[in-house]
Amino acid sequence: MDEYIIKIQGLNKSFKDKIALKNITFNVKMGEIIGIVGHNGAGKSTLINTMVDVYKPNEGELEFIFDHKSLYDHIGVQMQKSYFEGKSKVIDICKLYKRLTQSDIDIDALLQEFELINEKNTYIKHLSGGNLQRLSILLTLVHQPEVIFLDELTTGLDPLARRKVWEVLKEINKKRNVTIILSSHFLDEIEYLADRIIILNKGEMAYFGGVSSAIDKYSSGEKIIEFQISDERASFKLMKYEAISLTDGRYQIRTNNDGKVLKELFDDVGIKNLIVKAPSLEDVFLKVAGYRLDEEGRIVNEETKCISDLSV
Ligand SMILES: Nc1ncnc2c1ncn2[C@@H]1O[C@H](COP(=O)(O)OP(=O)(O)OP(=O)(O)O)[C@@H](O)[C@H]1O
Repeated sequence: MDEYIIKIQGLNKSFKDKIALKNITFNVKMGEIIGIVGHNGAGKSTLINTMVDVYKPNEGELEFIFDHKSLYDHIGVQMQKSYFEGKSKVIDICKLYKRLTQSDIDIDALLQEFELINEKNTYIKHLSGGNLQRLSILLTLVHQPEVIFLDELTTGLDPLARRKVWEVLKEINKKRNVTIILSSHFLDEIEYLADRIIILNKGEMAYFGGVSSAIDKYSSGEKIIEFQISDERASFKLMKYEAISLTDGRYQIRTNNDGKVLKELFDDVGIKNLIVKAPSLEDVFLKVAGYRLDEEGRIVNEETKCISDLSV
């Protein structure tokens, strides 16, 4: 039987008359990676802050497998921004955390694991963004917690640095069986890392479950056919397709009847560089949050028809 490390039931959180979280209910299994996604202001940080006792919920139950009074002995938290004294060296900060938490962890082994051993004597102010982020995750582990919370894991990092953070997290999750709860704006990150995801939409939990189940649930057998056309003069023949968009010279048609559409495209239009794929987590997210891509690939709010600057 699955052992739950955290159980959350009917959680509500408001700031004066602003409802930030509404009726949030989910469980976290031991050793799981849970990803929280949502548009700006959806409630991701509020959910994490409420789980780690920074905010008190207005209503609801929040139960940990361990005694709530010693919560901070069992959890590690990395908030959206980490500030460390720039004039300290990496090793000084690590030792300070070790002393403060009375941990017996082997700091060198931890630095090795995080590929930071060569930065041991580097001043914090000279660390790259990626290394600083890895250090801040490392520090959440010094007191050997069972659960770590990471808010906006890789915002501001370049693609390579992001990947390195992902690998470190996978590794510590596997090797140390640390349960990880993370929020992110990057759906590829969540798709890669998370066992289960929470999609927040305006403070409500629009979805909780596995990534592939989310895709199955919301795509209902839909396929995306992506292609270029051999002769642009034939483009008028594509006008009969409703769910079509054009981005960077590539057409996309969304359909529940890919066999029929593919035959038409081959027979009547003439296509090249074809890809047929299932919708991604990003497509699911847009659907759940009430957005779609217009024919030029821009994000449009279904309700207001406004083009959005929504960043996910
Ligand atoms: N301390 C606070 N006081 C008042 N309102 C707050 C506070 N913290 C959050 N809110 C409001 O609660 C809602 C949820 O905010 P939250 O920061 O949790 O969203 P988020 O999904 O983390 O957003 P982002 O992706 O922009 O960081 C927003 O409307 C926000 O303005």
